[in-house]
Amino acid sequence: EEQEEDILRELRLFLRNVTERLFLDPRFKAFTEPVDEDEVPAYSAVIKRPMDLSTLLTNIDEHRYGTVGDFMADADLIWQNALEYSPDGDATDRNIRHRACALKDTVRAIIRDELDEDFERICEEVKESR
Ligand SMILES: O=C(C1CCC1)N1C[C@@H]2C[C@H]3C[C@@H](O)[C@@H](O)[C@]2(C1)O3
Repeated sequence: EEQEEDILRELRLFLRNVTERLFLDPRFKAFTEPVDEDEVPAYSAVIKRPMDLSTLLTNIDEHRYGTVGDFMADADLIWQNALEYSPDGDATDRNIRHRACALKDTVRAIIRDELDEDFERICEEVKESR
């Protein structure tokens, strides 16, 4: 239905806007591309569901998110994976965890401030109807 496609188009525009703002934030530079397998060969043995900001954008463009909640599940993987893979007390790991926590809090603050809960409810109803 046309109205449903209008809702999904508005969802993609909102999710792209959020993701692009994260992409531009210097604190989150390490999260912009997938962790390089060649640089970190052990990574895929530890992290089963890698995620990064560029992959979020590709997923949006491929219509993979029907609700903001579906998007949030993938966005959460980015900081969850970082906390899991870099748990140590050394400066490098602590720095990554600070940025992972900043990413978590920033995404949640944007969603709380800018997502209309009625809009998300309509997205969920469109998703259930399919
Ligand atoms: O988790 C990540 C990225 C940072 C947030 C995503 N990496 C895993 C490696 C561990 C740590 C130090 C370097 O070995 C560097 O290659 C990585 C990249 O950071």
